[in-house]
Amino acid sequence: MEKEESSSSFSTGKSAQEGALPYVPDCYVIPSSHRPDMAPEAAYVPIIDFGRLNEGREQRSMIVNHGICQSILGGALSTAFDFFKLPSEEKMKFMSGDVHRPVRYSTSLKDGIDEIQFWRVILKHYAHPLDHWIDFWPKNPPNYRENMGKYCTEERKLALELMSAITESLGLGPKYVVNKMDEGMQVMAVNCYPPCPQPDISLGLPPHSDYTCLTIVLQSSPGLEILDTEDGSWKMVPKMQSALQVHVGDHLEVLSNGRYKSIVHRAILNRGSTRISLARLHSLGMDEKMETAKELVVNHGIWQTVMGEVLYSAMEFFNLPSEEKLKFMSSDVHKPARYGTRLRDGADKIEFWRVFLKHYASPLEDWIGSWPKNPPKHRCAQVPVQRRHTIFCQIPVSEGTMTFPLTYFSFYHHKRYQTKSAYLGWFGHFLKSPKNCRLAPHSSHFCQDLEEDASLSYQVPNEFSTQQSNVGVTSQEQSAVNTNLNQYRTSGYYNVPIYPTQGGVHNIYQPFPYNWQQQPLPPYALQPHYPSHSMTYEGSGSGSFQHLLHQQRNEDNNGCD
Ligand SMILES: O=C(O)CCC(=O)C(=O)O
Ligand SMILES: [Fe+2]
Repeated sequence: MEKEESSSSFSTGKSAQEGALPYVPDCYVIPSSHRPDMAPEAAYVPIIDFGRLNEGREQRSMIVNHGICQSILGGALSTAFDFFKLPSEEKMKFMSGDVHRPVRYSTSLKDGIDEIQFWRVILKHYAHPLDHWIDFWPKNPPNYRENMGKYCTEERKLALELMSAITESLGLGPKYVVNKMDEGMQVMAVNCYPPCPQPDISLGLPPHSDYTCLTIVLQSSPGLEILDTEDGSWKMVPKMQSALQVHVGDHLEVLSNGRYKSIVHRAILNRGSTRISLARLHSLGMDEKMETAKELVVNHGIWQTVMGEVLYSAMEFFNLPSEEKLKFMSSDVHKPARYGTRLRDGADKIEFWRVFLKHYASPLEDWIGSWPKNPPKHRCAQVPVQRRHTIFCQIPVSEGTMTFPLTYFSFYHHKRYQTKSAYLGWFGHFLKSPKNCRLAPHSSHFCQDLEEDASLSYQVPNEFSTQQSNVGVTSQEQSAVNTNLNQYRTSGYYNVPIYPTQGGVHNIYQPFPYNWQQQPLPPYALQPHYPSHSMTYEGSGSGSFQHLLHQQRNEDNNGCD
């Protein structure tokens, strides 16, 4: 069949979007449950009047009155259009799969190895300090450097002012991170989405959140969608004349201890015209580590000794002889106390380096009788913790260490899922692993929608955060991971943001490539899972999102046969 192209048939320079193919090849086709709605609802996007900057805590917003004149905005967009109109040879001069290259032209997210391709062409370049990088930028079109340079200069001022106002709104003062950001490295992503013959079955950019403090987007026409976390639907960001779109990225979420949430977004396509977006990614320097502001970590009110007891008793449990632990082994997720190693016993294709004990925990009186009696401390150590209804999350993992994480996920009156108050105590026991074994992407979605004081939902026991020397990754390491594992943050179709919220450091950096099952990745401590499947996480197979995807594809195929 002439349409059976694999993703490798479409390397940069020969991609379907560059060649304006009149149909969408199979390898661009998104599984049906993830296809865009061609008439999406408009997103509610708060507008920041930069003249009257207030302390809004919005995840995404538009800025007006930002002081960048229309001619600078228009100039940057038009020079970007002109760049993509250049003959292939000219653009291909910048083609590279090396993310360290100061200027890079490419099409797929991970050149040549994506299972699904996206209908986008991209020119990415470093943009700060401008005088350091501008000479690497394209000379053609002749006004590229000047026009893009002007935009970058003005837009950067705006980003810093905005960040200043944000940290001020958090009570951290205006200079809290801008000094570091001033030395940070900023990337400009010039995205081009050519007209697509079947925009209903393909995407320009898969769902992702940005690994930034802020991303500022200038779009030539609508096409940017954001995930509405209330109802799980995608909403279209309206295009407002001269407005810039601001996204909170993962780094700001971490800095603010979850008070600002990074936004999941994607780019959809249209049949009629090329769409350009300029996305400027602002963050810290390459060797900086983003940490949660200590001022924003609320004291969780549980004594360190109590916490110590809890962890210690958990550790003792895992040290018990096998027979003792195996009493709790079960693949029945409804069992009130369960010991296991796999996410879905018997069904996982990839094993993860973890054993766990999970048990229901609230109302305590109902469940405590089903918990292990051994070690004897286990039951009583937890009581004060459970009584506080406190959520905290301690996630380890570093090479050659043995660590004892403890996570309480709260389902307390979770609105979306109509659950009754229920707590789940989770003692993951991460064994010494032969390779560096980090937590795979996941989100602590259970922390949302609490009736409790929302500020509790991101509490982290300070006393453990010091143990996390190897948790959190500097931009330098991040960038190395990028290279080795092909731009993980935007690499996978199911590239979900994670909100680990633990002891001050950002621990999100693990790749989650679309075709991760085929890749020689380091072992994950936890298998990736997707927020919207949170309640079925241990049940009905949602632990493996990839599995769902394959299932979906099989269903799709069956439908066709
Ligand atoms: O094209 C868009 O509007 C979104 C671009 C984007 O999300 C990105 O470059 O990270
Ligand atoms: Fe983005």
